[in-house]
Amino acid sequence: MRVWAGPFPLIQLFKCSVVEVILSSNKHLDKSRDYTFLHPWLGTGLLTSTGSKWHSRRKMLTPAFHFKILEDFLEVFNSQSTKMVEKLAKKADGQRFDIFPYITLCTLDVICETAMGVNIKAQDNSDSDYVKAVYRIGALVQQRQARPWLQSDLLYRLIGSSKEHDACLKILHGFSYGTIRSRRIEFQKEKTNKLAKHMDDEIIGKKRRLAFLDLLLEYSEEGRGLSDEDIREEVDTFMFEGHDTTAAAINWSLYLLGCHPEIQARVHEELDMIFSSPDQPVTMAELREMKLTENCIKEALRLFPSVPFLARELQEEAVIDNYRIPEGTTVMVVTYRLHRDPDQFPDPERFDPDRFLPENVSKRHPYAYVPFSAGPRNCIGQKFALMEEKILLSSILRKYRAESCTRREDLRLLGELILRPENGNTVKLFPRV
Ligand code: HEM
Repeated sequence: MRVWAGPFPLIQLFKCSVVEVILSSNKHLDKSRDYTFLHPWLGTGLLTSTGSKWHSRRKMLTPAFHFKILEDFLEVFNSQSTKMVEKLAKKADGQRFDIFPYITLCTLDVICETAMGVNIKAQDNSDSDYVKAVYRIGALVQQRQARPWLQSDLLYRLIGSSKEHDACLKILHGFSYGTIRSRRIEFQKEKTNKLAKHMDDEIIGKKRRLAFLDLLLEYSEEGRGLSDEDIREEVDTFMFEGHDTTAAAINWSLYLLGCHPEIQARVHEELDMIFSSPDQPVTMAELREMKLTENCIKEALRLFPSVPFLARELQEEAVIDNYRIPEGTTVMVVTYRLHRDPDQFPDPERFDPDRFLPENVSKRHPYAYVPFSAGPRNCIGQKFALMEEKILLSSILRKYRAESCTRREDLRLLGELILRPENGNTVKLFPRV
């Protein structure tokens, strides 16, 4: 479908064969101009960078998402989800409430601890300046993207919310730089004490876990040319990409399970088989066993992909479906529509986790389902995200049964940077005993 975004040509793709042309390409890697409004916050970190900078950063950061490193994060996922479930205990009385913020604050705690090594305790202190700034900046960026008259810097300064935007940035960057500086000092001290090589040494009687930030500091000390600003860009990018996306996915999974008690009962059965008690911490072994739970999350990401569309700007002409698309065109992949192609997903609106049984997956086009994008610029955090989602969702369902209060036909979607339900995720929780 061809449309214009103001003076800029734009095409929307939602058939898997044409989506493949763009996503699998090594040429069409540059993001569209919509992403420039993220630059003041994220600079040109992995999500927003292009060309050789993106290539070298992607190569450098890929090992940071190795499964061995992710395994160390299990402790964070477990401890933060335990806290969330404790908070939910007060709400599990069968009365309606919005569970969205509980899940979001938990994922914010998780990403802060794993990306920066700092426990900001957002679940206890949702009013902190940092937590408020993270939320506000997302809304401000979205506002600017959606209003063409605010896109010029001059007009944004004159009639937009640039003062508030700058105030948020001051808090966010101040926090990231402060954390980088103090971790660098710690890092230097350890190095002097010849501890740097043994990053999992005991520190104050506790096993030292590496945050993404520590790995970046290590690279920087190895002389790989990473300044504090470079590190800040990447850490802020993880903060942005890594918490709202997972929070939305867990909420949508819970929402759909709350609409389908028969499928939720099957998930409860699976969890009861795997865990001997509702408080047992999750290890890699249990994660591997949660097959139905994982398929429910995948099916929720099909129907309600956290990132509902993504966009590239063509740096050279492309041939898509026999049409010649000129350089400079914005090509938007509309994941939300792609995932509803009835040729690939018969009866597409139906919530059916069995679509992700291996025998069904193998029948589909490889680009029919791309909630994490695909090809060279796919989501670097997808394994992290699935682990976190399985742990957080299962920790809720091991203790509670959920009923969704909004019917599918009454649902109103907000397709901003992240796809979320306009009126939150109102549920009733019941203890399972
Ligand atoms: C359910 C959770 C998640 C979903 C649905 C998701 C989805 C996506 C999508 C669709 C993209 C491509 C964006 C584009 O091309 O504009 C992307 C990129 C990215 N994601 Fe995720 N993401 C999730 C979680 C995470 C997490 C937890 C992290 C980090 C800890 C992360 C880090 C990134 C980064 C750094 C990129 C840019 C990669 C590059 O351009 O090389 N994401 N994600």
